Amino acid sequence: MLGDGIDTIIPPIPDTTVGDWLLLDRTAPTRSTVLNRSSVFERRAPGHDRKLQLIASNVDTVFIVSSCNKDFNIARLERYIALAFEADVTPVILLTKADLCVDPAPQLAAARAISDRVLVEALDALRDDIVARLSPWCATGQTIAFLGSSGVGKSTLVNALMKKGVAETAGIREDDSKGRHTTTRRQLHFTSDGCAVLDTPGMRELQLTDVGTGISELFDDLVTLAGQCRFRDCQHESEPGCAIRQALDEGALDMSRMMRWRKLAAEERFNSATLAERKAHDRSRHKMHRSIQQKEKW
Ligand SMILES: Nc1nc2c(ncn2[C@@H]2O[C@H](COP(=O)(O)OP(=O)(O)OP(=O)(O)O)[C@@H](O)[C@H]2O)c(=O)[nH]1
Ligand SMILES: [Zn+2]
Repeated sequence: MLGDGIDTIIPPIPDTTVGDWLLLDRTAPTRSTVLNRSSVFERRAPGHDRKLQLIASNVDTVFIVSSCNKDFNIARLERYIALAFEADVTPVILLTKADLCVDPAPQLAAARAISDRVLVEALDALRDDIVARLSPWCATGQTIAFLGSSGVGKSTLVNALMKKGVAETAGIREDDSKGRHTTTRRQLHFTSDGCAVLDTPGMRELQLTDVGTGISELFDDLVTLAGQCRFRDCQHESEPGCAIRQALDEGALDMSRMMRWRKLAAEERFNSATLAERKAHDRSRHKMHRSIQQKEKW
């Protein structure tokens, strides 16, 4: 835990995560008050109960990193943007390895076309002045994080930002209640300008679950159009009065973008529905167990 003149390890506080601000109770730290979050990344636990886990809170800007070459994929960028919107975090796309492209202009244009709410920068993470390029989002008191596939340059960017500053590590001690202690280290660095750089393993495992709102925000024009279809449950295939089809026919809507929206929404529904189904299944199994136990008592 870090604060004004504070750099210490405190026992875990339930329902807190890296990035949280505490009103510290010095005598009983676990009874500290967690301040309201401006944003929060969550994910489903991979285990049996699939509980919602807090990954990081109060991130202001998330840099969605992709290289201009091999990794460049609009659908993947859209997926990360939906995650950011869902978390209430501002996404900024960084296209790395511009130096390895003959001309990054086509990728830059394609990324800029994703949403007028998302800024895009192309850069050479090894040679550009990263501190200067990212300074609009890295002012004092800001918190930033990075998302992106392996090898796209996230660590390179974090290291470039930290060159000027001191790396700080906040440790959280976790007690597994069996008397054994495991210490997990979560990375929270501060630049010399006082910008918090959040670099946690959990950010790498974010999934597309419960991000319906984020997807609708990113594709809000399509959501509006779909609302104008004659049928509420229009599949936008061959139904009469389909506003989406009409926009496609008129050339006002890009077919591939429409397909990506449908794919993303379907994937999200599948992931989330599976969870709901699991829950329903677990509940009925639990009930069954209970009724068996009760019968056994009789
Ligand atoms: N030429 C060039 N190489 C880059 C650039 N950005 C990153 N690299 C190189 O790409 C490789 C992977 O970069 P990393 O920063 O480790 O990538 P990462 O996203 O942190 O990868 P993970 O830790 O696996 O998630 C390294 O060898 C970097 O030097 C760039 O803009 N241009
Ligand atoms: Zn339709």
